[in-house]
Amino acid sequence: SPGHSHWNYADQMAWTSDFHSCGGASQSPINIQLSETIFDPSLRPFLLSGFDVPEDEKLKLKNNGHTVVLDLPDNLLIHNGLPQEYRAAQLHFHWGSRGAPGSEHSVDGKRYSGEIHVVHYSTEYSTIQEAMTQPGGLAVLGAFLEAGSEENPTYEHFLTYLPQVSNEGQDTEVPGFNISGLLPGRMERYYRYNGSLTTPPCFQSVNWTIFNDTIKLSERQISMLEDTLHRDDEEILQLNFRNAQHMHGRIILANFR
Ligand SMILES: NS(=O)(=O)c1c(F)c(F)c(SCCc2ccc(C(=O)O)cc2)c(F)c1NC1CCCCCCC1
Ligand SMILES: [Zn+2]
Repeated sequence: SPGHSHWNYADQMAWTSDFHSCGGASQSPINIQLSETIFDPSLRPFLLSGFDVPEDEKLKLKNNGHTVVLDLPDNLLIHNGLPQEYRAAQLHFHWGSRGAPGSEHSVDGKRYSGEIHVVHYSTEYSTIQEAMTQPGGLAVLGAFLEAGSEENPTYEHFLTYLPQVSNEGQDTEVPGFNISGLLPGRMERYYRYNGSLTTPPCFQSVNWTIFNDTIKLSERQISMLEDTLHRDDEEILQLNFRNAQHMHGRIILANFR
């Protein structure tokens, strides 16, 4: 998208000069300080529908120079865990480099190896472009990636296609699979706060959910994410996370003690 791609993660302070929302008081990501979270038992588990995409449906996987994005069909819906119904648009990742973690959110100062974001927009709007300018227009489900002892078979569904999108601007087709398998096994426990896109234009329209349970990938799978993708200038695409932003008095809810 024009004008959005000249920024970079090395000079995040410069974002605000071109994208004023980036200097706002409800920015993301944040550090989740557990002592500051407030218990809210009214936050219910999510109901996902349409997430098991048949394999004859092809999904576009694209390297846009800042992350790798999997476009989602328009029949994936979530509700219950949110005040209204939201439609999935795309999912993408943030990661580090060999030996350096790259999640965007952190918990009591701990940064994880990586983070998945499943981006949704309210079904009150017909397009994400319209929704992303409205408060509560977007809902992003975030979960942490950690290295474990086992291969994650669901992640293998798209990791094997990363070499085909190793350069900025490249895209390829991935057969459909069960997208909910990219999220933690248990999704009942989560944190909730109001924030923003973590990339320019940084619109403050995101209802954030960060799951308590993490996603386990093998070391090899984490390394695939860290070592395969490049930006236009042949630079390797790594450490694509924004620094933690100030809370400015915002509260973080947790639906579990
Ligand atoms: N964490 S996040 O959700 O804020 C986020 C990032 F941190 C991101 F870094 C990104 S990628 C950067 C924005 C971008 C650049 C180019 C293109 C393209 O050429 O198609 C598309 C997008 C990225 F795409 C997103 N999510 C997008 C934000 C862009 C505008 C709304 C579209 C869906 C959400
Ligand atoms: Zn993101």
